Amino acid sequence: MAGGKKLHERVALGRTAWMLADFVILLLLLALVARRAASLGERGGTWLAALVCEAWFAFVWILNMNGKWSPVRFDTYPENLSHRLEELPAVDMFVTTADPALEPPLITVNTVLSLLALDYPDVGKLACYVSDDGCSPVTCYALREAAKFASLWIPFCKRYDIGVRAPFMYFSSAPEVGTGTADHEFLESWALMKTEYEKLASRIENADEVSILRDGGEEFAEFIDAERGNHPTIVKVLWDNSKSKAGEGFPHLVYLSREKSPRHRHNFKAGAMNVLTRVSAVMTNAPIMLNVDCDMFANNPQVALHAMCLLLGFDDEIHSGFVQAPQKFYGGLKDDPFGNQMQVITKVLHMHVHKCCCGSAPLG
Ligand SMILES: O=c1ccn([C@@H]2O[C@H](COP(=O)(O)OP(=O)(O)O[C@H]3O[C@H](CO)[C@@H](O)[C@H](O)[C@H]3O)[C@@H](O)[C@H]2O)c(=O)[nH]1
Ligand SMILES: [Mn+2]
Repeated sequence: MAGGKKLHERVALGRTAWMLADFVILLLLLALVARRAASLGERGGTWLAALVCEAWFAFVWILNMNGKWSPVRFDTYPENLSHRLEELPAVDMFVTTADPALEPPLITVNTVLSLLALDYPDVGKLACYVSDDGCSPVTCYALREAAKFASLWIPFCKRYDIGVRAPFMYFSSAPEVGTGTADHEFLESWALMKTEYEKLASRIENADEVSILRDGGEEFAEFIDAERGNHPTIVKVLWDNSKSKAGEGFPHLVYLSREKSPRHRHNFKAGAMNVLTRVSAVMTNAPIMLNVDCDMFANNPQVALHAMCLLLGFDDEIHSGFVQAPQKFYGGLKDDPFGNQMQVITKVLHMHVHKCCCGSAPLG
């Protein structure tokens, strides 16, 4: 591994017994198909239909075996990045949102706060861009308010090393404390933060488009004549980190609503991601992009560092260009009767491109 301690380890997950069982099932399936094929001549249409179905099942079984044949786990060691902090690349973080009614701005705000609060040696290397296909002044207003709240929330998270930095999730359970003086001080800050978050949430939830456009003045002027599917591009820098001192502040925050015209297809999320890469290219142009949907959040503040262990930790960078954290879900139905949480794919088939020990959680 270039320059010192290893950043990750590839651990094979032993499943010899399962491999054997899979193989036996395959042999039985093949035997069945062979038996059907051998006596096809003597039987009728039902036998043929059974042959086709079973052959298809055997084929799918081969694909299934391939996918889970020799799964591996990647253990990442962000602490070993400490001697190469200087060389860590900049990261542009992209959040897409499309509809303020289906994806409430407060949810997007929580996603953005969890990203702005990520642990990274130099927050000046991080920038967060939010693409709003809803072209909603409420979303823009919510993000502006979030930037104000972030100047309290982020120092709080870093000081007390908070684990989940999406405030709605953090405040959904009681604080973990003992009885010492430090705990007392923490509890006071916790209560203050909770009140501030509740104020933010009610400002956002009570915000309505008409009054923002009426009272918002210059700041929201571009939204006045904008129709959701027909408007020029709107870009707003809601927080510019370049004025903060090194080691302080939080990442840049940029609001973007791309140009829309009824005459052109807008290509949904892919179109939004294209525009995000173009806009970020002229502003911060980071070599690494991080993408989350607006209904997800980073549930581990070190997620960018874990990803760096996988992006930088190979001898040749050609071996790693993409890292995906497995999704964890919350608020879903018990036992996931509709399979929305894709547990089979992640837990049984182990299908991640690179697995690191952290993830993001969409609403169920
Ligand atoms: O015109 C659009 C439509 C959608 N989106 C955004 O795209 C994301 C995903 O859309 P959604 O409808 O929520 O898709 P899901 O099925 O919930 O998400 C799955 O599918 C997405 C698109 O394939 C992936 O990005 C997600 O990671 C995956 O969980 C959301 O942030 C949307 O706001 C836009 O920005 N513009
Ligand atoms: Mn979604």
